[in-house]
Amino acid sequence: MIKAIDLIKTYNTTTALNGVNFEVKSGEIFCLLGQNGAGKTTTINVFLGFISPSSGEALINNVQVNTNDHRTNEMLAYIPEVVQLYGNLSGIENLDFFSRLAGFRYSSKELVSFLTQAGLQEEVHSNRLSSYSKGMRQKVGIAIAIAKNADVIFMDEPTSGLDPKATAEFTSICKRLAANGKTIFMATHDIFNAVNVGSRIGIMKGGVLVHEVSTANLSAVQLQQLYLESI
Ligand SMILES: Nc1ncnc2c1ncn2[C@@H]1O[C@H](COP(=O)(O)OP(=O)(O)OP(=O)(O)O)[C@@H](O)[C@H]1O
Repeated sequence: MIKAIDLIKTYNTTTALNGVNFEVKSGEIFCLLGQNGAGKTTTINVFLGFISPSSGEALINNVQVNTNDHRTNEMLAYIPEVVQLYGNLSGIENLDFFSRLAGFRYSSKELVSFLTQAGLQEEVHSNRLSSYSKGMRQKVGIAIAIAKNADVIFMDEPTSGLDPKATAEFTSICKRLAANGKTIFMATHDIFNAVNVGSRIGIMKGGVLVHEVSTANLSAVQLQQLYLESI
C-alpha cells in the first residue's frame, strides 16, 4: 500500500508538486496521466527516495519514505522507461546479478521460474541482453521485481515504444502481479493502455492531482475526453 499526504516539492521558482494526496492499495494498479512537466516523475522519485519532498509525506506500507533510510527501498521495485541492464550478460545472469545485489541468492530453477512468470520465453533466457527487444528488457525488469519480492512496483512510461503485442503482454503481466497482491503505480501518456491496465486513473496538472477515476465502466474515449478537459 502506498499513500501520499499533502506532498509538496518546490525547486526555486518551480512548484513540481503542489499538495498531492492519494492512496493505492494492495492489488490495485494506479495509472498517473498528465502532460510533460505535470509532476508524475517527481511523484515517483519521492517514493523511490531519490528526492525529499519540501513538505508532506510519502508512505509505503505505513513506513515514511526517507532519503536517508533505505527501509522502504526493500519493499519496492522500479521499472523505468528503459530498464538498465548489462548488455554482455544474459537475461538470467542479469537477474541473478540484480537479485544478489538485493541480497537474494536463487537457484537456476528459481531464476528460470521468475523470468517465465515475467513472460520471458525460456529459449531466450541465456541470450545476451544486447540482443533483447525493449519488451524483453521490461520482462527482465519485472522478473527482478518478482525476485526481490517487492510489494510495490513503480513504473515510469513502461509501455512507451512497445509495439501493441508487447504492450498487451505487459498489461497482462501487470494484471497478474496485481492479482497476486502487488501494488502498481505507473506514470504514463498512454490513455488506451491506462484504461486497459489500470484499476484507477489519476490526472495531474501543474503538480496537482486534478482528477481521480475508477476504470470500471470507463472507456478510452471517455478518459481521453476527461483528460483533455483537465489539462
Ligand atoms: N531537478 C529539478 N530542478 C528544477 N525543476 C525540476 C527538477 N525536476 C523537475 N523539475 C520541474 O518540476 C516539474 C515537474 O516535472 P516532472 O519531471 O515531475 O514532470 P512529468 O509529469 O514527469 O513530465 P514528463 O511527462 O515530461 O516526464 C517540471 O516543471 C520540471 O521542469
